Amino acid sequence: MTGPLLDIRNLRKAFGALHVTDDVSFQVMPGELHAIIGPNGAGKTTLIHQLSGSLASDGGSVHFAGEDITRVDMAGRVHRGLARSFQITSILDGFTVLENAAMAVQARSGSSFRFFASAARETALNDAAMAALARVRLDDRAERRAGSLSHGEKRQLEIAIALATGARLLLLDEPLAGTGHEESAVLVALMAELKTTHTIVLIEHDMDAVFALADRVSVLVYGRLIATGTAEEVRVHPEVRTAYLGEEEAA
Ligand SMILES: Nc1ncnc2c1ncn2[C@@H]1O[C@H](COP(=O)(O)OP(=O)(O)OP(=O)(O)O)[C@@H](O)[C@H]1O
Repeated sequence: MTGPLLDIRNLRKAFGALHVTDDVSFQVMPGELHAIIGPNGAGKTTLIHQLSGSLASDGGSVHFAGEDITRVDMAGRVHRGLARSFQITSILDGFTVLENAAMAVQARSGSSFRFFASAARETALNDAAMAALARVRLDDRAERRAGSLSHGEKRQLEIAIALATGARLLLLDEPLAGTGHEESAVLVALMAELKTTHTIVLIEHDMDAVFALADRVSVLVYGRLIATGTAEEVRVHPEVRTAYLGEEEAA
């Protein structure tokens, strides 16, 4: 595939008079890690909701792998290979780490395991779930209750759940939020490794992580994309420096 994997054109969303997504257009190429940064309230989370399909847009279009998915719901987008890392709140604490991942595999496969006898079905589900856990280095925690994981491990499990849905493109919404220094180093290394096989849209406040990981960065301010470019291009962009990084840094 030579075109963009994700093609966002003139996307809009308003809450009353507030234009939270204001004519946003950008493309994510296959294999790219595209970060979206912006100050608090810039509209990053709203944009991720629009991309994942959990929030309908007022206008514009979203194409995935060449297909117009603007009106496809969240389940349909997951089925096509576009998944948001599920929030910690959606992790089922009372179930094991493996069971949490296996449920995501089952959601992806729908009825495709129905021809297996139940024991074989369980093995197939668990093998796929274990592969996702190994990618995020949680395979040694598989039998632990999800509720007993540390905060950083729960963020790893969120990513495993998105992987277990069979996603080609991962939407990661602030994976480093609330993590300590060591946890965040583990997650950054994990994302660097995931980049080799997956296209990623990353929303993140940690600029060191963004500049280390991103192939390109888009900067959102008051719902408008004011710049898209490499980390270096964005870092020296005059409008970005004043609007986002702060006057003192621009001086
Ligand atoms: N459902 C809603 N109804 C009304 N206003 C909303 C709604 N959701 C978000 N907003 C407003 O839209 C703006 C953008 O919010 P959003 O959460 O998308 O920003 P953000 O860039 O993700 O912020 P942060 O970095 O703080 O998470 C904010 O002013 C917010 O108050």
